[in-house]
Amino acid sequence: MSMIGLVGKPNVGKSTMFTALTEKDAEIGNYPFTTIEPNKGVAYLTKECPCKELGVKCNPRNSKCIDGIRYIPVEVIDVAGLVPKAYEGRGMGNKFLDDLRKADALILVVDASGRTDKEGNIGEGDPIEDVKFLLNEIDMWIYKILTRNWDRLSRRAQQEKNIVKVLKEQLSGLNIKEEDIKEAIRDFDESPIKWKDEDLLLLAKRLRLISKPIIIAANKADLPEAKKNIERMKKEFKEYIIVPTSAEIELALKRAEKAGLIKRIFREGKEDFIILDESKLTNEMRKAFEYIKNFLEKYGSTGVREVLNRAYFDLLNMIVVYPVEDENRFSDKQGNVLPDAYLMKKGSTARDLAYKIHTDLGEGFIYAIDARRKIRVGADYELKDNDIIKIVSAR
Ligand SMILES: Nc1nc2c(ncn2[C@@H]2O[C@H](COP(=O)(O)OP(=O)(O)OP(=O)(O)O)[C@@H](O)[C@H]2O)c(=O)[nH]1
Repeated sequence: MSMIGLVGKPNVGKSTMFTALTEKDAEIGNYPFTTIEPNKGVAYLTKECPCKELGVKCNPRNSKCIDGIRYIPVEVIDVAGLVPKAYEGRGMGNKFLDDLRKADALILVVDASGRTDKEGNIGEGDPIEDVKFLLNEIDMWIYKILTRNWDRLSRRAQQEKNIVKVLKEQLSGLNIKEEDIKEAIRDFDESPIKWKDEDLLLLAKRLRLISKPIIIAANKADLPEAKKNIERMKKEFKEYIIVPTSAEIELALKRAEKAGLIKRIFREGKEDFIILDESKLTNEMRKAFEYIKNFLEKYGSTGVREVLNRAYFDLLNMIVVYPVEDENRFSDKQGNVLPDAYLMKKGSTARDLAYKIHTDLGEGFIYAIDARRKIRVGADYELKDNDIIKIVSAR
């Protein structure tokens, strides 16, 4: 399963965000994937399920469908202990680094209200500085991996005349492709022994951009100071996706729904809720719901579902594809309609899908059928978002 990491300095609402993302919805109920470690959990991407458009009733197996919305599980890891100089092993540094390594992408959580200082204490802070600090911390972590035994390594690369191979080995935990390493060192001196420290720092930064895509959650967006800070952040970090979030409101809504107090409504990217029984509310609750309504009117949603969805669909460029075995009934052999939702990288082909389902299917690939249009497509057919595909294989 794909994994996304939450990073942020203390007190920005990271734990609240983690709980809001991973606590089970009232309707999701028990799911085979439960918490593996205390800082890991399962969250759900949400996307319109093709069952609605096709007018069929689906029987999902690897995901869930509620009211025509597909809930696709992904793993979330709370990367704890990001304090200044974590890369040097300060705080929970090493555990942090190990968790970081596993994540395909990161949600960088900052306190957009600016009410927490550099070390995470209540006080005055600036979310712009926090983003810079967090990015630098990750760069330094990569720099540290990159430069381990650098003298020996650069000499070896020089002798073997193959710096790309040497770098790929050195960075193996980060899963960086050779062509990406080549691109990152395109304007560097041919002799790695001549690379200066600032070159290595620049390389670390470029490798971070390639291997750890980052989306920013501007959390505590419900606090009054957040608005102007979010505008400043959007100006400062134009190349990043910034999503205003209120983890606290998301968690409150989730729990209120679980308790049967409200019903949440999601429509065209906007969310709202209705109170099911006014008589059950205390005055305090009434006030809290008013605060929440106000926030939703301003921002459209709590941003928590959105930040996760955008991390996968916009940042990691994933699409969702539904493999089936019966192209007329859109089902597997047992008759389950639209049983599985697969996350695939945009640009993946029908053959890639076959391999993802099973190596045998990939190796014996003959052709595929686009089940919506009922036409044959070849191995190189580029999958589209929401495609329903039957693979025909010799094995
Ligand atoms: N107003 C507001 N407060 C929030 C929000 N999210 C979290 N908080 C509050 O911020 C404080 C810190 O939240 P945590 O989730 O514990 O923060 P953390 O980043 O996990 O902190 P550590 O556990 O120390 O790493 C708590 O009092 C939360 O209730 C939010 O979206 N809005």
